[in-house]
Amino acid sequence: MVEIVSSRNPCEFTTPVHCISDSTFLGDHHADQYSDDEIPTVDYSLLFSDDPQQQSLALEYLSQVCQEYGFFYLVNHGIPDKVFDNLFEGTYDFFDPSTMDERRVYTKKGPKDRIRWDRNTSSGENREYIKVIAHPQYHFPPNPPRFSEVLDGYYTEMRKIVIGLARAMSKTLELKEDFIEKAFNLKSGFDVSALNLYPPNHMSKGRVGVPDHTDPGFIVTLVQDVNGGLQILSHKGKWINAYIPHNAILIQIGDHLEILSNGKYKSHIHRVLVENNKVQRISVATLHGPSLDKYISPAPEFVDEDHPQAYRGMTYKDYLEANGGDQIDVQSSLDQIKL
Ligand SMILES: O=C(O)CCC(=O)C(=O)O
Ligand SMILES: [Fe+2]
Repeated sequence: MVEIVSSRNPCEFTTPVHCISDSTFLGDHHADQYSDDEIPTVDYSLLFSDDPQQQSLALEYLSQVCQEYGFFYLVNHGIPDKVFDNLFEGTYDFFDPSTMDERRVYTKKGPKDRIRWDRNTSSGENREYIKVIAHPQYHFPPNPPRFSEVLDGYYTEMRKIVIGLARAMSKTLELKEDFIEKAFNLKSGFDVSALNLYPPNHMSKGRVGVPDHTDPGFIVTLVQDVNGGLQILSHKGKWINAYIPHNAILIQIGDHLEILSNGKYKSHIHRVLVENNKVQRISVATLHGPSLDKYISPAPEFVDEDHPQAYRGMTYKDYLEANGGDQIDVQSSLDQIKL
């Protein structure tokens, strides 16, 4: 018996993808129905197992997870715990309240910003964040000392995982292993990372940390120090609370895998609520994108009479700017390109 590490037995994944209209479907994603439904767990190491049967079972499971969820916890990814410890420690030091004035230099100046800082405490958003460009050239703040080294270490490890997932996901789409890497030109992929600090509830104004959104790109990788308020809207219209296992990575499919696969794999709306957080929380969400000049449209392999082209093509750069945002804002424009 081949063991697949999962919060659910993979054999339970028998619900066909098109069966989304069960009684829990709300239609209105603002309806507050929360669920502690478990988010599936994928074992990264099994996707590359030397045992062909084990590997093919793991890929089959990943394929179901991508179609029926679009997000999952990734475990056994091989990134050492120390890399996460350093990342969270460095990020806490960076957000030290006594150095707030130093961070203000990264307040929005214009579209060429390579580092962007902001702090919103309002009923619509409660977080302090810094966004940095992590790839193809990195742009990190010089302080605190050694922080850029820590970030470099983290993003270098994470990119290996992202390339591994691109290969595994290409196979789940029954395409050549390098299909996604080539379609997105990931070698020069444009990665923006948001380091977020959420206040505890007694210091926030209202319940929202980050409002509803989807993220552009191939996938989003997200790590956090403590659980606290991230919710993802499932295809059944339920908000699922994310309880990320210690040092696991939350993977979410981005808008561009949805576009490339003509909607076979979908990006999902998510948000952060801070109303129940007794302590502050840090998250690092990295949007791993195609190269800026890459034109992304549904691949012919996913378009036929039964599946007409559902999205218009656009370069990644144009997509990021289509909402009037800067590249570093990484705003979704999915609604604008749906046909
Ligand atoms: O902090 C989180 O849990 C989510 C952040 C997020 O969605 C983002 O930065 O795009
Ligand atoms: Fe996000």
